[in-house]
Amino acid sequence: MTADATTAPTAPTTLTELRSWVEEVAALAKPRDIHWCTGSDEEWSELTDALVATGTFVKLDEAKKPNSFYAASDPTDVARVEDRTYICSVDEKDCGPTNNWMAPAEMKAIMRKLYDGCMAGRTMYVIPFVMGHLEAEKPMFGVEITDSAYVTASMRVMARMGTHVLRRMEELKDAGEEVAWVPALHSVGMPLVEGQADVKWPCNDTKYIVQFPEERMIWSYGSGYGGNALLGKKCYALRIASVMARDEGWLAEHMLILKLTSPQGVTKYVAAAFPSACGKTNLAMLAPTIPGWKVESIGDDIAWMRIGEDGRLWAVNPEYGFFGVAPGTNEHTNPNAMKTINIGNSVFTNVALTEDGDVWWEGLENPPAHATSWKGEPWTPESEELSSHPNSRYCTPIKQCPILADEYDDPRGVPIDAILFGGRRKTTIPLVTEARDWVHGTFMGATLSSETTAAATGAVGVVRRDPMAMLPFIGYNAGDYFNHWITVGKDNDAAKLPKIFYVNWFRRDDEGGFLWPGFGENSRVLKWVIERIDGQAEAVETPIGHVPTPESLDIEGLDLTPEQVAQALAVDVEEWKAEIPGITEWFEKFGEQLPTVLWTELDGLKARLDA
Ligand SMILES: Nc1nc2c(ncn2[C@@H]2O[C@H](COP(=O)(O)OP(=O)(O)OP(=O)(O)O)[C@@H](O)[C@H]2O)c(=O)[nH]1
Ligand SMILES: O=C([O-])CC(=O)C(=O)O
Ligand SMILES: [Mn+2]
Repeated sequence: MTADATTAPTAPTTLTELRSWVEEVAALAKPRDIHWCTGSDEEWSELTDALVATGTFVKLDEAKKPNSFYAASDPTDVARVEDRTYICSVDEKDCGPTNNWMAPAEMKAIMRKLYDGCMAGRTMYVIPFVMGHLEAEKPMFGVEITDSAYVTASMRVMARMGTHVLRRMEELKDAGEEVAWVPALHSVGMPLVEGQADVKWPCNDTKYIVQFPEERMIWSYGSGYGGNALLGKKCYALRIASVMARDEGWLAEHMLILKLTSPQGVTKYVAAAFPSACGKTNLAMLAPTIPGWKVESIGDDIAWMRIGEDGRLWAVNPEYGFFGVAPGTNEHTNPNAMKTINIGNSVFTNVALTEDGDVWWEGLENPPAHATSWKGEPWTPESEELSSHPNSRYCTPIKQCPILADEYDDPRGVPIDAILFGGRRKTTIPLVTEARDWVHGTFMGATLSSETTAAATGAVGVVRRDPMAMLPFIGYNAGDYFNHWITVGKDNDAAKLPKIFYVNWFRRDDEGGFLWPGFGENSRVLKWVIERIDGQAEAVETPIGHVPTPESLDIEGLDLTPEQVAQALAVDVEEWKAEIPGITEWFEKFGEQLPTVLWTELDGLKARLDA
């Protein structure tokens, strides 16, 4: 199964370009050996055994979490590093003002030095994978090379990978088709000299997460954390795919996809973009509190959307697992996530390890009397420190989700009826607002703002613009990205495109408490959205869009006073006027690149607020 680095010609594939890339990387990174991943159960066992042996993994109790593992990262390697993330487009202008840029040749020179010998003493894993369906009209292949067994095991959960993918690539090539694949190179950046013992979580203080958009190529160095290292996810399915989408006329978005069925049996599909750690996974697996309504999941993080032959916008989830925020997840907030992880086959990173071989995190029921914190320290409920990092994660197979919609397996995806944009804002933004039309909806998305979270390193709780929840994930000039959204609206039949809404589950009252109970109760908002689409629910026209009349929102059985509901829905003209300078400054960043229709939208908003 493993071969000496110098014997790469034994590579189990006829894809010559892939073989030469693997040889080239091996010659540079100088691994101890090369392992071509098959994706088999035996391979999973070997990987997880090896990870247990090095201390990276602790096996959890088989009765509590079958075939599942605990990991604690280096305390400095816990989240995406946005300041170390680069879009190395040929022309700096194509990177735009929201991304870091360096000339591709300059970046490659720096990184080649870092990669030189970086895998010494380690196994180099070659992971053939596909984002989306293998049976898609044009399967979206990738190959990740990594020196991390943790990354390899996690990739098996998060993406369709292994020999069957490689065979499909070969089949297509043999049939004379052009088989494109994204080369994705990853190293933790910690070579081992002869005899040197490994550490639990190898990584490097120097980190680079680099996308080369024209070459459709990814180079990552120094981090083992999810979004930095599982390269099929944010790096490919969002940054590189957004560039492909721009060029080919589709959309690659940071969105969940859910299926909603009414008591009358009418089915709708909703996609929703919220920034990292702002509620996508929770909404995707929502357990409705209103009788007769049913939610099924299709995706919790990424949606690829294309206009179908019928003129509607069809969405697929390119992923194969959930990489969810652990803290706050419990039987009340997300019972379906709990059921998914309790089946097992999961990896938990940076949560607490209990004495009976289970995991725990803040917000979970039944705190243990004693545990080991994510930092490896003894922890009790009296401890001042958190047991789990706020960005601790579970990594679990999507197929285990008890409410997974059958459509998940359909390569065509589902036709989207509504798109929600949402952020985490204590003030100003009402519970739900309906856009007047696609351009207004694009304006809502382009001006979306949210308080920063622990999903990225840096200060938490700072309000920033996060357009379409894609700020860290747009692989090109964000002004061009707005233009692309406008074009999708212009080139297609408005009546068939989804309606756009803006939501905020996080508005606070004067005491700092949430005005809206959220989680399962968000089904009430989904119901209003669907009723608006069907022309049933009432709304009031406000300067910012259509907001529910208090009577139109179903609050039966909800423990909220009419005043609280009114506060959650309020459009405060003064608060909105205070938003304008921030939006203006944001738009000015893009200069010529900003679509003029977005300036027109802003002028209209100002005029309505002044009227
Ligand atoms: N108050 C409130 N909190 C929520 C709600 N939905 C989610 N949260 C909290 O928001 C945090 C993140 O939620 P997730 O659903 O994991 O966020 P996500 O958007 O999937 O995050 P990423 O995986 O980082 O992209 C958790 O701590 C949740 O408990 C809600 O409706 N109301
Ligand atoms: O990318 C990650 O590591 C996790 C995630 O979904 C996000 O941050 O949006
Ligand atoms: Mn995400």
